[in-house]
Amino acid sequence: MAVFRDVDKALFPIKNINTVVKLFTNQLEDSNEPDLALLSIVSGLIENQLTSRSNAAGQLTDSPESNVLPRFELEDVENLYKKFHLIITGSVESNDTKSYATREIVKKVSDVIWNSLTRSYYKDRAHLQSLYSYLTGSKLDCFGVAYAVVAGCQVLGYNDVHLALSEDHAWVVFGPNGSETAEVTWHGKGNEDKRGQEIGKGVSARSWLYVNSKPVVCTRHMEVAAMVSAINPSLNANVDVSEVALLQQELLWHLYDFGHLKKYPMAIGNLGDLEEISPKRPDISCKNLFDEAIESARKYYNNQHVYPYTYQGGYYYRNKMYKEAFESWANASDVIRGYNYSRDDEEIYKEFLEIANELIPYIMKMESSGFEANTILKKAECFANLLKFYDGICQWEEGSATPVLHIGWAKPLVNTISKFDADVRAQVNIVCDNVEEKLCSKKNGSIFNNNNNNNYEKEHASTITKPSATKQSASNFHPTIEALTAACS
Ligand SMILES: CC1(C)CN=C(N2CCN(c3ncnc4sc(C(F)(F)C(F)(F)F)cc34)CC2)S1
Repeated sequence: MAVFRDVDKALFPIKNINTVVKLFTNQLEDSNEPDLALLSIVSGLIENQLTSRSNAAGQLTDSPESNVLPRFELEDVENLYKKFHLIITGSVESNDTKSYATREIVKKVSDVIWNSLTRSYYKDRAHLQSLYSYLTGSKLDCFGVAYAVVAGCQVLGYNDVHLALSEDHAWVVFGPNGSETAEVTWHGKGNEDKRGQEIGKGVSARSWLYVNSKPVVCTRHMEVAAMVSAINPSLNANVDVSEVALLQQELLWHLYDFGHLKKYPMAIGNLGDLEEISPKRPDISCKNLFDEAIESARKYYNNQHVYPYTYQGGYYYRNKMYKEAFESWANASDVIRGYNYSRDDEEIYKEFLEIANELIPYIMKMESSGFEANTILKKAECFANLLKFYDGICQWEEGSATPVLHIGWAKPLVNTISKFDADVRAQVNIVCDNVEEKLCSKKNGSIFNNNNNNNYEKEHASTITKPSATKQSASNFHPTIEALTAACS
């Protein structure tokens, strides 16, 4: 039967956030594994109670300093905990022989979750990520299904089953050294789920969705970090419940302090976003965190993740540091250029579309309105990074079955380029060395120009240099970009 430890029971009824943090830290610091089901039920219970409409009347508390919450009773949590154990152990045999999970076991656990979900519901709704949502409403979002499968395998004693995360999809690894992979949830809209299958070996392996086989493979503690990252403090589209946001921030800091975010760039980025809104640590700024997320992606994932650069670019944009934002976005584009665009990559497509057609045009408008003394329109480095940004998107499209660019991109693009003075554009030295040779590397299967030694850090350590102040060399541009810049000069 479910083991609900006395040390955890003693913390109930939970009345404030500090007690929830204590429950998590007890679980995270104890020798044995943190209990994924318990923690997801508790965080889901708190999130759902505080963000449900009934609380819209702000019934929360009148004493925010103690972070007082409504009472959360042990019995509510224990009953849900036992229910999850019964659902899982009632349908799948436990791992009495302490062996590795098999594909059949993983698929069976995925089927138990999958077949117990409500027939049809709005999958993108908020607050559907936790086991609380699953156990009380039979609804989960795509991340929630993957997390529930891993939590179910933990209940059964298959401790080799772990969560694998790209930037827009989740699956599981299992077997010796996590050598096996399996889809366990759906992705996107209208796509047939591939549950039970190995992770993309075909063309999908070259799509951003599978990050060129460089997913974040979680430990138990990182699975707790994923669940904490998935906490959603939104009361509605415009308002967050501060107590839930504070709980998420406190838990992420605890995970950070214990090193559990080191290999998890998005979780570091999430913490950076929370710190920007409400700083808690004077010694570590949100900017530091965005930089750390990039360093983590470069060090552990061969710089094949885009989001660390868009976290950083978004920060610079919000803080009117436009030159730096252009550099972040150029770096984001440098990542995407090595992928082939596929229909599963809509999320990152929308990200680049917003940067190109909303954020950059807004910056150009701001910079060309007044008499900005220090305007980026006079900085060749900004123009070079802008071309690099567009060039990466063009190269992303090359060799892809699905087109990326369309006329809707061209107008803002030409508009933006033409805002830079001719003498500034002339400073960008477009060196077109053997473009053919460089580009072809994408087509020979090695979709990244690092000859597959897959070590971004070593490969780039010596070559990460800022373009010189005067001559900006931007070599091997996509012909489209070249033509456009030629047309402007
Ligand atoms: C720079 C941004 C536009 C701001 N927020 C971003 N997020 C918010 C947080 N986020 C995440 N933050 C932590 N972990 C994960 S795992 C994951 C996922 F793989 F898509 C999953 F699992 F399918 F949902 C997403 C995600 C997704 C990316 S990217």
